[in-house]
This record gives sequence, C-alpha cells and structure tokens, in this order.
Amino acid sequence: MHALKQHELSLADRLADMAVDSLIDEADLSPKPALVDRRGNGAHSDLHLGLMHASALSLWPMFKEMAEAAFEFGEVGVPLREALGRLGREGEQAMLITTNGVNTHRGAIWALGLLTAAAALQPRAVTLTAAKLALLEDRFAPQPLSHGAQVAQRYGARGAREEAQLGFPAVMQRGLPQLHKSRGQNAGEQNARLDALLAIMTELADTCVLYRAGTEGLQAMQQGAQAVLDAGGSATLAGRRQLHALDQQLLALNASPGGAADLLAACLFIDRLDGAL
Ligand SMILES: CC(C)(COP(=O)(O)OP(=O)(O)OC[C@H]1O[C@@H](n2cnc3c(N)ncnc32)[C@H](O[C@H]2O[C@H](COP(=O)(O)OP(=O)(O)OP(=O)(O)O)[C@@H](O)[C@H]2O)[C@@H]1O)[C@@H](O)C(=O)NCCC(=O)NCCS
Ligand SMILES: Nc1ncnc2[nH]cnc12
Repeated sequence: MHALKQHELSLADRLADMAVDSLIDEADLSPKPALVDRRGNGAHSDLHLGLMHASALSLWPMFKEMAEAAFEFGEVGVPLREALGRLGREGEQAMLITTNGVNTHRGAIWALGLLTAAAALQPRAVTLTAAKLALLEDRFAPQPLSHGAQVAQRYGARGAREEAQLGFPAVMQRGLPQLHKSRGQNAGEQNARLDALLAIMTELADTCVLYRAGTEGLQAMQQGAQAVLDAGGSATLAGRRQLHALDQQLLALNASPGGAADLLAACLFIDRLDGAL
C-alpha cells in the first residue's frame, strides 16, 4: 500500500477514536443537569449510561469512514457533503439497531461527523471547514418533520443545522473559552468540563428543550446555567448549589438539554484535536 495512504488510514482511526472518546467523556461527565450521567437517567425514561456508551461505540466505523471520505475527496464540495450524508444516515441506522430504536446521538452524528471530516481536510481550520460542509445541500437528505423542524416552525429557533452552518458559535465563543478559563483557575478537569457545558447552555436554542418544555424550559436552562457560572462555577460550593437547583428545575420541566450535551462532545473533540496538533 502507498505510504501516504497508510498514514491517512491511521489518521482516520485516530480521528474516529477522538470522536468516540469525546462522546464517552460527555456521557460520563457528572453531575450534568437533567442529562444521562453516572448518577442516572436524568429526564429520560428510555436512556441509561450503558446505552450511551454502546451507542457511541457503534458510531466508530461511521466516523472512520467519514474521515476516509474526506481524504478521498480531498476538498469541500457537494460530492463529499453527499457522501457524509449517506454515511450519517447509515450511522444513524447502526445507532438505532444498537439502542433498539432510541435516539441517543442524532445531533452528535451531525456535529461530530462534520467536524471529523473537517479535521481530516483542514485540522487547523476545523469549524470553518465544517461550516462550509454544512452549508452545502445534500440532494438525498430526507426532510422529515423532526422535533427540531417542528420547534423551528413554532418558535423560529436556530437548531442543529444552523449551529453548524455558523461554525459552532456555542462551542467556539462559549464552551471552549470557558473550558480554558476554568482549567486556568484550577477548577479540576471534570468541573472545567461541567462549566463548558453550562457556558454552552447559557445561549443555545436547544431544540430538545424547546420541544419538551417550550420557551419556559429554554429560559430556565439558559438563566440557570448562567447562575451557576455567576456563582463561581461548578468547582465552588455556591456554584454546586446552583447546579443542584438547575438539575431539579429542569427535571421538573422534563427539559433535557441533549443538544447542549452534543455540543459539549464537539467542544471536547476540538480540544483533543488542538492538543494533538
Ligand atoms: C440536520 C440534522 C441535524 C437534523 O436536524 P433537525 O433539527 O431537523 O432534527 P432533530 O431530529 O431534531 O435533530 C437535531 C438534534 O441535534 C441536537 N440539537 C438540538 N438543538 C441543537 C442546537 N441548537 N445545536 C446543535 N445541536 C442541537 C439534538 O440532539 C440530541 O438530542 C437527541 C434527542 O432528541 P429527540 O429525539 O428530540 O429527544 P427526546 O425529546 O428525548 O425524544 P422523545 O423521547 O420525546 O421521543 C439526542 O440524540 C441528542 O443527540 C437534536 O435531536 C441532521 O441530524 C440530519 O440531517 N440528519 C439526517 C442524517 C444525515 O444526513 N446526517 C448527516 C451527517 S453529516
Ligand atoms: N448525556 C446525555 N443525556 C441525554 N441526552 C443526550 N444526548 C447526548 N448526550 C446526552
């Protein structure tokens, strides 16, 4: 085999490892408000931590194939976008078989799929490259009346598609800077990751929350997350009290911030990639 190709294949393996590790780190991170974590199922009756792990692992071949497709096409364009769409739909089927039909990682397939392909193409301009891919039309994409599409209609919310098309502002302007800031304050890695999740939650129009709990739920998520950070973050006693109150409030509203969780995984992926460059 050609030496460069061999190198590319091992890089595809590494990118798939990074994507899956980021999903597993996100799932394990505790205590996350109303989400599945080591403590329990959050606001979900059909999810648990083992299922999140199994789902993440089932996506490894998809991420690898997405990176390989990026190497093969070699540039941002409709052929690569459509190949990623096909791989994403196949990955979603693998996920649904693994989880017995439960949607564990649909948003993560989208965000991390684009970022994995972008990292294979342009490791130093990942979010910009992912945004360019997200802006291209996939002629074969079905147009289902998804939860995201329904709340986009009802509230005019900017959902997962737009977040990617804008270059992941919730990650680049909120999550990643907060991760670095909290690490710099010696918050400890788990607290720094919790703070990054909270920072993402302060501004995101999470369509999972909107679908389940409307604008009341979205406001509770955004304001409650800001209150934790204002109190000093999850490493402080005052911040922990606010975090507990946010958990209780979101559980009472059945408002699971699944979109924010996916974007935390995206944030951890970009952080890992930065560390590997
Ligand atoms: C373009 C797509 C992203 C589809 O987007 P759309 O908004 O139309 O569809 P949804 O099915 O609603 O999926 C979007 C998922 O993205 C996450 N998300 C939500 N808000 C945001 C946001 N503002 N920014 C980024 N990401 C966001 C979220 O995923 C998480 O929630 C999932 C659980 O959701 P749901 O099933 O609604 O959950 P429940 O309330 O629990 O359901 P019930 O129990 O009540 O039934 C969980 O999976 C998390 O991942 C949104 O769900 C893209 O997905 C697409 O086009 N897909 C088709 C395949 C494809 O072409 N892929 C391309 C690969 S590159
Ligand atoms: N930890 C989590 N809990 C619930 N939904 C999620 N979607 C992605 N990660 C999640």
